[in-house]
Amino acid sequence: MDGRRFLVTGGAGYVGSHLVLTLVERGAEVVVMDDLRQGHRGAVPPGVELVQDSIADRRRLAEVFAAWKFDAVFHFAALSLVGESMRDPLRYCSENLSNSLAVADAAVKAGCLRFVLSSTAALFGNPKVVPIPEEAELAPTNAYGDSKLMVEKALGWADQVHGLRSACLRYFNAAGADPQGRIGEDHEPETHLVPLAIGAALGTRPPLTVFGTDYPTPDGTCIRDYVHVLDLADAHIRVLDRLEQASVRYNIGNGTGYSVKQVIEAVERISGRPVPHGFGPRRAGDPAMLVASSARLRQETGWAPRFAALDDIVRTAWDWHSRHPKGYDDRG
Ligand SMILES: NC(=O)c1ccc[n+]([C@@H]2O[C@H](COP(=O)([O-])OP(=O)(O)OC[C@H]3O[C@@H](n4cnc5c(N)ncnc54)[C@H](O)[C@@H]3O)[C@@H](O)[C@H]2O)c1
Ligand SMILES: O=c1ccn([C@@H]2O[C@H](COP(=O)(O)OP(=O)(O)O[C@H]3O[C@H](CO)[C@@H](O)[C@H](O)[C@H]3O)[C@@H](O)[C@H]2O)c(=O)[nH]1
Repeated sequence: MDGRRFLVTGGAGYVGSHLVLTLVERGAEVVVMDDLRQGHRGAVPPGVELVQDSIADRRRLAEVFAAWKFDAVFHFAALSLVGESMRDPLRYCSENLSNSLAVADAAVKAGCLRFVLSSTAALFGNPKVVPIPEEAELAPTNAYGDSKLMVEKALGWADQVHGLRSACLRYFNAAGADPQGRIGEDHEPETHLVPLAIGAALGTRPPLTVFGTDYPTPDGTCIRDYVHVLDLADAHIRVLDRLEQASVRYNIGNGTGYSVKQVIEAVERISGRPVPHGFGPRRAGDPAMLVASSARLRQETGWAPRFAALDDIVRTAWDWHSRHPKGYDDRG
């Protein structure tokens, strides 16, 4: 990647920072634009320029695109919580759509015609076919998923009219951390299952509540496909070559589903500690089961996960959280 330069919006956040680290390790130059509402300065490697402003600021975006000539944009910055989106759907729809369009518009105006979107499994709602291929019906059960679907659709028009080639990467559940322990997952509030279960085991967080035990799954709890953040990062880099031919859409997961109870058991195995937990009602907007078919990504890009096993994913997360029980230093 030597000599190539990329803009990463949301690059101080959880998934974005793992891509930034990977890009830098492979010799690319990276500029991060992140207002740090969730991200951390400590997640951005030394030598990477951090523009600490909101992507909602179109003037600032234009300045950033004018100051550097980018080979592509990786767009992570978004509101991304299923539960929150069902309490504030209008904010999710408006902010995720308008901010993404602001980034895409600035890219088009600057002549940067390669765009990689952090999309989501939440596009598929309750799928009829599992594992879920790209052609599956798009029917989100929550406002967050629908906001990303709107962005995907708008990017289709931007390709047709402006030649903006986009890769919409539908991640399933991102989990894990850099195995060297340099960066990890640190949100406030934290809502994701793996860090909450680990926090409960460490005693740094309250006991976990399992949301719903009456889903149509073998043990009654929701099933998700957990994919390691570094495997996601690798997919981002691989799709760049595909973009030279056409816009693409890929589902990214390991193809294996684990229930909430199985994730709790994995954390107990890896940590050697119990995960204190109780049971509560379903969380609004949660589909019962999301498992990816990543066959197209594998065939077309040669992608293969390095951390396909749940225990391997959980181990990297456990290592980071047990060494950083308070998260990044900026948490005090
Ligand atoms: N974590 C997952 O399991 C998962 C799964 C599917 C898709 N995604 C998508 O991946 C992306 C990253 O998710 P994440 O889990 O790393 O979230 P995150 O909250 O850790 O990262 C998002 C980053 O964007 C920044 N940001 C948000 N709004 C901004 C704005 N207006 N201007 C500038 N910066 C802003 C935040 O400060 C944060 O650092 C999101 O688009 C999300 O929808 C995540
Ligand atoms: O305290 C908790 C937190 C979560 N869960 C359950 O654990 C599963 C995973 O939840 P979570 O870690 O919050 O992830 P999701 O809601 O599945 O959403 C993630 O994965 C989606 C793709 O599947 C992405 O689009 C989202 O951005 C990302 O937050 C779900 O069944 C939740 O109901 C609990 O039971 N208790």
